[in-house]
Amino acid sequence: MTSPERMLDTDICVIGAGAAGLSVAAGAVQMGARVVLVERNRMGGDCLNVGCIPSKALIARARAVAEAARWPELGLSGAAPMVDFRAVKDGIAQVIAGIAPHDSPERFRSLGVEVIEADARFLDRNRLMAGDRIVTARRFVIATGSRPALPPIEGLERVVVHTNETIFSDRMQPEHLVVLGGGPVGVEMAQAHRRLGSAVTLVTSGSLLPTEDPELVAVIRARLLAEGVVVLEQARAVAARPRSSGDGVRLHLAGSAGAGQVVEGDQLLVATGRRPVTEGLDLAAAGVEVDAGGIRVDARLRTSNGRIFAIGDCIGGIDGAAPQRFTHLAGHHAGIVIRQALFRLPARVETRAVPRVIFTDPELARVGPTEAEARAIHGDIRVLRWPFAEVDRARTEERTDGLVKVLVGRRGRILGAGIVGEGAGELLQSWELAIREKLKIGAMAGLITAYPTRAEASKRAAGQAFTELLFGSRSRRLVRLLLRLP
Ligand SMILES: Cc1cc2nc3c(=O)[nH]c(=O)nc-3n(C[C@H](O)[C@H](O)[C@H](O)COP(=O)(O)OP(=O)(O)OC[C@H]3O[C@@H](n4cnc5c(N)ncnc54)[C@H](O)[C@@H]3O)c2cc1C
Ligand SMILES: NC(=O)c1ccc[n+]([C@@H]2O[C@H](COP(=O)([O-])OP(=O)(O)OC[C@H]3O[C@@H](n4cnc5c(N)ncnc54)[C@H](O)[C@@H]3O)[C@@H](O)[C@H]2O)c1
Repeated sequence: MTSPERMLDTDICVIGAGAAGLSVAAGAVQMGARVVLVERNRMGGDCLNVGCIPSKALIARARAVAEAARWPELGLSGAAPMVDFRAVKDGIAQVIAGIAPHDSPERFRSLGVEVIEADARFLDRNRLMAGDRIVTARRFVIATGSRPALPPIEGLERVVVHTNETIFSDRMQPEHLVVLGGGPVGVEMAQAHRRLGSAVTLVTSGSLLPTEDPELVAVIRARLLAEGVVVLEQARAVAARPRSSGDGVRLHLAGSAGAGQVVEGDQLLVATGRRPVTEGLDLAAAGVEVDAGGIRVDARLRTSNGRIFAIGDCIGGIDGAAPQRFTHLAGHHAGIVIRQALFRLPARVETRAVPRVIFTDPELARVGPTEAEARAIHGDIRVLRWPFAEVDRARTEERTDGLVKVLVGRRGRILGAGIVGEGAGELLQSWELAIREKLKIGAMAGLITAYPTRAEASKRAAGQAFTELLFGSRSRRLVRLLLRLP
């Protein structure tokens, strides 16, 4: 028989202390629920330790180098900065360490959460084993995240492979980094390493950032090429070997542009997508169904066991969509679960106004569908654009790459917005609000935008919807008529 001290009964038991699990635990405990949180590795999960935070800290350092490279254009002079790669990596570790206390077991215990630092595994539909404790709960929340998916490349096991889990802590600067994968991880890391002085070859089996609008991606591609990143698209890695020197990697490529090519480097970063972490949880015992994309959930994030929710990177796509993996979406999922589990309110995940930002320089940001997706869903749409080259703030800063592109439905409803340019991620929020609140394009066109700001591009793009109405022949006739009146 199980001894009573090993038994733990709670309101909410959360498995995984990444962005998703921490948000549920912090929210629920502060609203008066009893919460158990089980984590087997580092609190903070991928985002803090091997994802968003280290990648954005690396990008910030790389940007500082790129800024200095622009000095001569701006009439400034001075010695180019020397990159001390080890110090750069130490700085990134410090950024992580600075944020870590916020996500730590100590902070969560101080909030009243029972934190168990152990591996979790379901015993049956109602009980979870966590270390030597057996937990029963009114609701379980699975938030076990994702990990890098390595593609089937013959010989890959014979070379040293970096993924996001290892690259940020390697203090050795690559001379030539080969990046496999042209998704967000691949492009962000390729540009940052190039800027810090490494040669970089990016190899990807499809086109660069294949889920984004090609018109916007073209701006990113042009910048990567201008900065000296070698970009090989439609090139799939099929075999890997160490170089003749015995270290590094030689990648043999296939695909319409890659066939017969070989690329070599001293380090290899594989960024070819993610797979959900579900093994070891014994989800079958809990009656939780899983498919290739992840844990199967409905739009309310309920699994096939009505007592168990699943959130964050570990879930598959909802309603047939592809899985989406972002920290802010994990936070949104947490709110959906709290509303249902604590307040018994029905709540569904947002699908229309989910933003995404790729933190290249310039940034690429989007909310709502791409142009192709919007045409497939809505048929007849209007596309409005405004280039940053026509925005005074961008001109004063001599950072004029990119544009705002807005998709508008038949009755003027804003369907989506894509922005590529400096600060695109910050400019996106007004479009998110517009889409969420089902605003029409006139609402954005009518804003007074502070001058000179980059937000002017959003207002000017929206204003394009009214160019014909305001400046066309009918309005000119009307104005002439009115001016003749006494
Ligand atoms: C390089 C990189 C950069 C990124 N940049 C961004 C970005 O800029 N913006 C953005 O929005 N998103 C970004 N992402 C995506 C973001 O990191 C993820 O969407 C987010 O971390 C998902 O959070 P999560 O809580 O679902 O999973 P995780 O952070 O993976 O947390 C899951 C936790 O569960 C624990 N766990 C798993 N199994 C068990 C078990 N059986 N028992 C106990 N504990 C368990 C794990 O140890 C882990 O700590 C990036 C990802 C990468 C790889
Ligand atoms: N800024 C952000 O929000 C941000 C940043 C990084 C990561 N993320 C999240 O992390 C997740 C993972 O990103 P990712 O970039 O690793 O994956 P991804 O799935 O977005 O892209 C992987 C790329 O690898 C390519 N690929 C696959 N197999 C290949 C092969 N054998 N040879 C060459 N290329 C191959 C694919 O064509 C694809 O373009 C994404 O879901 C993303 O949402 C978000």
